[in-house]
Amino acid sequence: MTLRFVESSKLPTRWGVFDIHGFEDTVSDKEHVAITMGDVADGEPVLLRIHSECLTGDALFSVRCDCGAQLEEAMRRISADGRGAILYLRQEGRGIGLINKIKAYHLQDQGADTVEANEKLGFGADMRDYSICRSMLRHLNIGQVRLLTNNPRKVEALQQLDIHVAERLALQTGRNPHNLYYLATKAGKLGHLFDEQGESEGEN
Ligand SMILES: Nc1nc2c(ncn2[C@@H]2O[C@H](COP(=O)(O)OP(=O)(O)OP(=O)(O)O)[C@@H](O)[C@H]2O)c(=O)[nH]1
Ligand SMILES: [Zn+2]
Repeated sequence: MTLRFVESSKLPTRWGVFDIHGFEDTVSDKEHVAITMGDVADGEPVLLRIHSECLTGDALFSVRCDCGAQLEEAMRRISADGRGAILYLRQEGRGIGLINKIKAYHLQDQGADTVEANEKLGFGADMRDYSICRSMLRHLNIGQVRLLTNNPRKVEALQQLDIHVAERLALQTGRNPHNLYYLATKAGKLGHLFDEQGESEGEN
């Protein structure tokens, strides 16, 4: 196993007090975190978000994508339930890294869509690897999840890791004039499932 748990602490947030758990990947040298609220180790399915790092959306308030809004909504829903977890994976830019994502954005400024831009740079459309989720979930004693995602690939990836996905819950939020084309490409080329009814608050 390449993932090593290091330490946990309290993490007070705008949505209440979470616990944060730090992990080190000894092969890639990346640091990953999970945040949890409530008793996630009781064997019942856990409301779970697997969130891929997006510095621009999560920390710099970019509305070019929907990541920041999704992260906020996931924290809000976990807090409303009083129980849940977010695995925050350091796989920026769907696994190509921050600088390559900026290169991809530059190509998108010139007309490429999000998939074409990755391909022009010599990458696949989605280079993410979810295998570390197994170690993180095992450490947290989570075996069954209710997954907050619009991405069917995440459901398949977890099932392949022997994590039981009891339910998939849509996480549709953050649509705005700057990301309409991006979201349409995710639905058309990457298979994301967007509800015709549009965005909704709370459980779907
Ligand atoms: N390469 C690349 N990565 C992007 C782009 N826009 C967002 N990302 C990254 O995409 C990742 C988020 O993936 P998304 O495809 O938006 O959504 P998802 O996580 O697969 O699906 P959901 O669970 O429904 O949110 C983050 O790592 C972002 O940094 C882009 O235009 N190009
Ligand atoms: Zn993003």
